[in-house]
Amino acid sequence: MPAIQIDDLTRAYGDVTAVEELSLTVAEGELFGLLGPNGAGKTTTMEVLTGQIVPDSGRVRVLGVDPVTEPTAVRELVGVLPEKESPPSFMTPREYFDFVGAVRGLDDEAVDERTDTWAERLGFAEKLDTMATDLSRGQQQKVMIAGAFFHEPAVVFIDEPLANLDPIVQERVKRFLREYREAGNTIIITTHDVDVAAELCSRVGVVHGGGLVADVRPAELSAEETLLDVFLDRVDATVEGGVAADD
Ligand SMILES: Nc1ncnc2c1ncn2[C@@H]1O[C@H](COP(=O)(O)OP(=O)(O)OP(=O)(O)O)[C@@H](O)[C@H]1O
Repeated sequence: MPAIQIDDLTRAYGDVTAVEELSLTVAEGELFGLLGPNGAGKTTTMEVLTGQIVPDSGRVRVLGVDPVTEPTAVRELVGVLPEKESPPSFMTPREYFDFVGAVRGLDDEAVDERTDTWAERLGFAEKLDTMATDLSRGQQQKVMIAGAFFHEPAVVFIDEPLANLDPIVQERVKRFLREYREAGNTIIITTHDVDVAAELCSRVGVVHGGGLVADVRPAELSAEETLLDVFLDRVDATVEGGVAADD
């Protein structure tokens, strides 16, 4: 069974078509990158897959479950770090993990152990009891990454996983993502950073104007054709002329 199956997905906001006839299958165990310029339809696709919005047409499955008819079942299966989210400002990271643990049905011992593991892994142990409003943007991002993986879901969706992180933490997150994938899990990242997609992902789908315009395994690209070359070619852009309007 594929981790993700999307057939002819279309979703509009009023007269703006954000995703149009998008089809894509992601196998279990992939670290898949949804790469595209601003406004390409990445977030909309992710929101349909995670049961946050319903499509206008098309068929979507996450580990065989339909997020349209069974959004609660999908939310139990997956971890999500959406765009622009931060821990509640009035909670400390420790309280936030207690909250995530309660929602995810973890016992106190597991919550304490995972809180310590994540604080150690991403280096925020000294901030565990600091109110989130007093954390830096990068520290908040660390807490949100930990929250998305906290219940060790088989499928995780993350928007721009490395945003706001310093180079040392970026390397730690990359290492963790690779190890998590090697353990058989599936990770879907959305990004407009070509270098991140090329370095991190086993497979990259380039999205533009709401459709899939390339499906690439970065490791199989030659030195003559980098992922940036594919990206610029398929989104019909030049560095001099900027990115073609997609809507
Ligand atoms: N709530 C909304 N109301 C109206 N239009 C929207 C809404 N959300 C997204 N759109 C439009 O849908 C299109 C796709 O947006 P989406 O957020 O899916 O793109 P994206 O690839 O995630 O972009 P970015 O990289 O900038 O986050 C854009 O034209 C955007 O303006």
